[in-house]
Amino acid sequence: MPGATDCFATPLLSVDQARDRLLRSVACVAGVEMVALDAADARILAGDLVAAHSLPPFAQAAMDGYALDHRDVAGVPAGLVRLPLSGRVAAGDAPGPLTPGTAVRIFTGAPLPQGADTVLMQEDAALDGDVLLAPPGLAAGRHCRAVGEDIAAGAVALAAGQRLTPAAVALAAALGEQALVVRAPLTVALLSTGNEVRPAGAPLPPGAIHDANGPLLAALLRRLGCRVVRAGIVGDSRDALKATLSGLRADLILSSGGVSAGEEDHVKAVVADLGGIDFWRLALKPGKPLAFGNIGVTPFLGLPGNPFAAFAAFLALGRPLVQRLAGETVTDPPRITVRCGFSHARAPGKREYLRVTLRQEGAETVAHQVGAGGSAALSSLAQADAVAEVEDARDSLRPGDPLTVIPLHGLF
Ligand SMILES: Nc1nc2c(c(=O)[nH]1)N[C@H]1C(S)=C(S)[C@@H](COP(=O)(O)OP(=O)(O)OC[C@H]3O[C@@H](n4cnc5c(N)ncnc54)[C@H](O)[C@@H]3O)O[C@H]1N2
Ligand code: MOO
Repeated sequence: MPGATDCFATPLLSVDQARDRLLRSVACVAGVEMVALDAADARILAGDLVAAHSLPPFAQAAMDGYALDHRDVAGVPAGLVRLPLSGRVAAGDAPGPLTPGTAVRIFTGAPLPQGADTVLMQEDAALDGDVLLAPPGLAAGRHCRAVGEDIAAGAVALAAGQRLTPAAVALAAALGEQALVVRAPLTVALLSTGNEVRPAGAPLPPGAIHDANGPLLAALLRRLGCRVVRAGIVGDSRDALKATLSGLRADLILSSGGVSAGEEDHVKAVVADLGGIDFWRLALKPGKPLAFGNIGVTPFLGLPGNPFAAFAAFLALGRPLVQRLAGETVTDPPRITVRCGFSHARAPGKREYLRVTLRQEGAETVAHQVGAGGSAALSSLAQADAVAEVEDARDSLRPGDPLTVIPLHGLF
């Protein structure tokens, strides 16, 4: 039937379909290594970290004051209860049990003597010589930290696949860990393609441009924790591409440019020769001409040449692909709903990303489009602090419409 096998008649793969397909076809390939806690921030935890002891490890005072047994002050309807002071416990001490009917002076972080279960804050306390005058109405357990109220021994403190943060490192330290088993960095070979593309600093002959995608993608990959191997800039020649692509040793090969439909676009054909193409072209604007496949056993992602198209395609598919290969839990970027502050005409059928900046206007957060549009424009990407995500079925946007945005800060 004419047209039945024509790729232009085939509905484009949606971003979600492509993402599922891609994630089904790859698994974690990153090895593991042990790193000292001081080097663990931003690394990916390779296995669950189980709490070796509870936090806090012992019952302790949460305020400076006086520790007592609540039964000694319970049920007293009015008036002060007199409790002789029988000791003093500072942080780091190892006190004996509380003498019944007495209180002890105690400081924040100090262990509660056995038999004490409540702390009277010093601001609420009065003393008559060596006797504490406890007011009525003191709640049982007040100003005490119970064993394991933060985390219990044996519980999973940090989950495999999570990217460690300063707080996660602090938790591991508090649990007594000196080193953590993390994923070795993913090695990503990165190349830019195009006869017109020159490295930064090189003179530009007529018709040439400087390579923006290489530095863009290298920086994004490094922010995801990858080790980037720069495979340089390769011209629009099948032989040159084949020679470069077949010689790369990496966990992932990423390219930009040369994946659309013109006769100067050779990437897809060369990858098909060296391995295979799993899918090509997405219902994504910009970023439609994207190819995913393999070169030998190495996954390959070919991003479009236009810089914002490369960024959008990396956001949609590159990020989850890297996360999966690197052993990181694949996370959807957090999305928030804000007010649309602009008009935008569009034809439904593709997911669209727009570069926006977010402004607080009264009680509302409003997204405004920034700078020049067009998938080749970089200044607007550099200014954007979020991308608006316009779903496939939605038609034109108007000011005041609810709009889904993905804040970029902290995403990479
Ligand atoms: N007939 C068609 N033409 C085009 C289609 C299509 O479907 N049919 N798709 C368009 C779309 S959408 C995009 S995006 C581009 C992407 O095509 P390629 O991936 O083949 O990219 P190139 O043609 O190599 O380059 C496109 C554009 O980007 C510039 N570029 C390339 N590499 C870099 C780099 N490293 N740094 C900065 N800029 C780069 C390049 O000079 C071109 O201007 O194709 C449309 N055409
Ligand atoms: O990916 Mo292209 O225009 O959609 O830049």
